[in-house]
Amino acid sequence: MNPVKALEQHGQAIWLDFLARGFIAKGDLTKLIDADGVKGVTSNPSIFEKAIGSSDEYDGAIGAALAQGDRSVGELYEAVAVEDIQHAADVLRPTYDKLEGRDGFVSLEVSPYLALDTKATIVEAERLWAAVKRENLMVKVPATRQGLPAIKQLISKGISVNVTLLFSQKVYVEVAEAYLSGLEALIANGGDPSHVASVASFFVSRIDSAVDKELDDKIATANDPAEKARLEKLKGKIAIANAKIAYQDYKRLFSGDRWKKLQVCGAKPQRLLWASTGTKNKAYSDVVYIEELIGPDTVNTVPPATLDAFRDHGKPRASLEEHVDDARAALKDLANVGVSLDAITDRLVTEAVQLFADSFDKLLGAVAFKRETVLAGGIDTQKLALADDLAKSVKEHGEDWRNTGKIRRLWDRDKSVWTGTDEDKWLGWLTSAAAEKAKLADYTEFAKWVKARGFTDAVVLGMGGSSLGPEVLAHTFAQQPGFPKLHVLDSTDPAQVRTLEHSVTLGTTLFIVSSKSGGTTEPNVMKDYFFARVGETVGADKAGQHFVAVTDPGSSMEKVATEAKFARIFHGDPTIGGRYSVLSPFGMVPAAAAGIDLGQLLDLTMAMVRSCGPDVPPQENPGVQLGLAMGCAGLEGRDKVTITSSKAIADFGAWAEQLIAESTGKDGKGLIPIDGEPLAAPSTYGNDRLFIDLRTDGESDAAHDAKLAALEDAGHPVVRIVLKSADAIGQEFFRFELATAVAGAILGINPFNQPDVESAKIKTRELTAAFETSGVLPPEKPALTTADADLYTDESNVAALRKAGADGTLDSWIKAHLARTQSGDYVALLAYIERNAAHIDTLQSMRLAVRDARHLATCAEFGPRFLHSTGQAYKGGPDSGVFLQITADDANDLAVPGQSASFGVIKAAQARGDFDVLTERGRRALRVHLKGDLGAGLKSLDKAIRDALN
Ligand SMILES: O=P(O)(O)OC[C@H]1O[C@](O)(CO)[C@@H](O)[C@@H]1O
Ligand SMILES: O=C[C@H](O)[C@H](O)COP(=O)(O)O
Repeated sequence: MNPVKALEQHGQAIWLDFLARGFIAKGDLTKLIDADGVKGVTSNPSIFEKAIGSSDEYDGAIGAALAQGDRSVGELYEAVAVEDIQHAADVLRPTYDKLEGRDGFVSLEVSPYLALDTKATIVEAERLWAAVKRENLMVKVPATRQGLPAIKQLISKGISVNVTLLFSQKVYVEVAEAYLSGLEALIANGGDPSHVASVASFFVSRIDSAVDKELDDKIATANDPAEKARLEKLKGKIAIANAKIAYQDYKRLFSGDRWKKLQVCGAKPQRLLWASTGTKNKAYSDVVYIEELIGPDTVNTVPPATLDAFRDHGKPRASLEEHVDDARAALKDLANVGVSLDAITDRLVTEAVQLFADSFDKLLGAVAFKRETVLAGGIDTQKLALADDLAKSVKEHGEDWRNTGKIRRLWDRDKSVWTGTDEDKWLGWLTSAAAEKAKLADYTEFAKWVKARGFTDAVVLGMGGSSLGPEVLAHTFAQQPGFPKLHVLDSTDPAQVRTLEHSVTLGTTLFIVSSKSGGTTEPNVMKDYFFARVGETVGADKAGQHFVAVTDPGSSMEKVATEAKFARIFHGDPTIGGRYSVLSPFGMVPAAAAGIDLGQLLDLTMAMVRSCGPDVPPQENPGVQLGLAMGCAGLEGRDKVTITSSKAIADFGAWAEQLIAESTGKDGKGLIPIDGEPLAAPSTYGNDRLFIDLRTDGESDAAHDAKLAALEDAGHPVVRIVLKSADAIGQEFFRFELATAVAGAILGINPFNQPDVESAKIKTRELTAAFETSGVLPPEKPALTTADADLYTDESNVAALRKAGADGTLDSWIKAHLARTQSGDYVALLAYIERNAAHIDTLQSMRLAVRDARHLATCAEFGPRFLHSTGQAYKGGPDSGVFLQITADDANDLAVPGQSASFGVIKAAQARGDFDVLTERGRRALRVHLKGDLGAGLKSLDKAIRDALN
């Protein structure tokens, strides 16, 4: 007789510890049921990893699942795993029916990530039970401390459980207790226990592997031959001895009065199942863990090779109750030789959880890869070209992130991923794209209203996070037919306010006043100004109908907007900081007003959100990969994140700049984003750069690509991101948000606060308050006055500059200032002037002159805009900045209705507040105040810089 089949006569059921799609589809499982009497199937994360991850057998199924709609990697895995389990359950169903529910089960394990979480295990087990929808399913739950209450709870709800990762007799007793008390609770609630089944999966071979190793260590150091022989005798004996004693416990636990009470209600005993019965040590018989453990009412689940071996040469006999005393003696002797089985079994549980988590990581990584392949047309690509050291560091940090489940913890909003301060309160952006999708109908209504009103222009009045995202949208998307043109105003420069005013038709303009806090000066004064101007144009009572507000609930701006009868007030999410808010109402309201297809934008975005999900391990997770590259580059001094964006998405860098600088630049650490520097030859740069290049598919620029390739060849780290189209910009918003959060964790800072911006705001407030009472800003004393300019800085900078040769000319001061730069520094031009094409060009030319002559990174920024962006890093980040602040007389100031401080005064106070904080922080800073004609002043400054560099 077939030895496998013969096990039936001993009351033991043989199950198959294996599963794969083709194996079931081709009828191989059916054959084993028919020929060998196989009565069940078990799976585990390693089994699925081998099945799904190491073959192309599932590509079709994954493709078919995705054809019904994109989904997260975890959901995708579950979809195919559930199908496999259903197929196996259906093949085993006749066995289940024939044996009246006493056998014919298939097991599916809950995620190993949840092994230490009772509540999550229960939720997942219930979900899997409902998803598989098969009576002959057993959900596998580990016998960890946290798993035990989950087991009881699930049994009490009538869910059949295969208790897994069981190694110790002591824990086995607790497992049986969980089952019995679960059944009692079920009955007490009127449930029918006859529909519930359970097995306790006692792991065998792993125990021998672990015990043998300790015995071998002792044998190696033992001197006495008798002692060596005693140790040798125990090898390969303990796992079976342990199992035999557990079986004695089983007989006791499922025989007394307590059990009989349950039995009369129809309860089935929780059978012991021998798991881990494939022989690991080649020196032992390949069927030893079947042959020695045969007994009534037990199960043995075996891998295919062990099944084949037993069929070939197995010798069944009723072995389980043989030599039970010897088994006890062996266990005692093990203790006597100083090996603690308890310690080993405890360790084995921990290791087993980690091993399955490792397999699950691999499995989800493989599914993520397959998903990306199937969706190749829909997900932006990213390639990292990192030199060896950086690549190694990224790999090591990635492995640490994987091992410690950090990406899942991040998504679980665990603040200990960062500094443990209050980061958990600032993670709303993780789910904001999905949340915004749910509001599509409202946005569509709003867009309809905007269109119907015939607005020609829509102007966002806001700063930083409230303006830079909308600005990217305004630049990236063409004006939509029938919808207004989208503009952004983020300045207190009088000339810039006027230019904006002249570029729109006030009577047909919609103003979107955006401020999360509601208390930011700029949006408030811009609103006051334009509200009055619109009132003058359309009538004061109708002005409100030209305004909407986006602000967090309860802000002062909400109050103002309500009183002024704004057409709409949209609420932001208080758990999202400004720079992470583009995929929230702060980006979506302007986008809707401009008629951008939000459904498409968010759908495209969601593909990246899923790619960066908690279930995608670091290696395959594009956001984590970018963040690790940024963070690790920062740790090795490559802290100038140089962003180049192609024409179609040219404004992206201005948004990313705020995100990276304000998030990471603090506590003397951080990354300095460099936006707007065109690429140059490798010799132009120091060793402090990380290049991130973004372009859309279809755009090509051979000269730019050649420069990038040369940088890579020269050993600079280069990240290349290719967007499927400009419409996919939302994917980059999300990728960069996640990457910045990850980089923040690597750098060891809180990426969600901006302490140094607040300091500058306080100084500015003090200065404007002084103006409101006295009518002038407090006087200041220039370090030098010339016909064209006044120079200001604090005493310590003055002393340093004089020592470096600053004397009676502008040129000498600029020269002394630039002479203070060292390799690894950056030079930032901070100009409080109108941000227009001509001024952008002028600053560009100055910065590039510095870069090319000094091989330094450069920034060209406009105030007060940058105060709400890179300003944080300049003040709070690494002390590697050399700052040249540029201020000027305003040719024509502009009054702010209702207050004495004009736009010009506010701008001047902002510049001074900014500068004071820079010098207070000991930064190398010099302020040049240009007098008279601005164009001429900028020219003489440009000349001074060039002369200084020569
Ligand atoms: O939306 P709010 O509250 O007006 O803030 C605008 C910007 O100001 C900052 O708080 C910095 O000053 C940024 O973080 C923010 O994006
Ligand atoms: O339920 C089955 C177990 O997951 C399996 O038997 C473990 O076997 P292993 O120790 O060979 O990995």
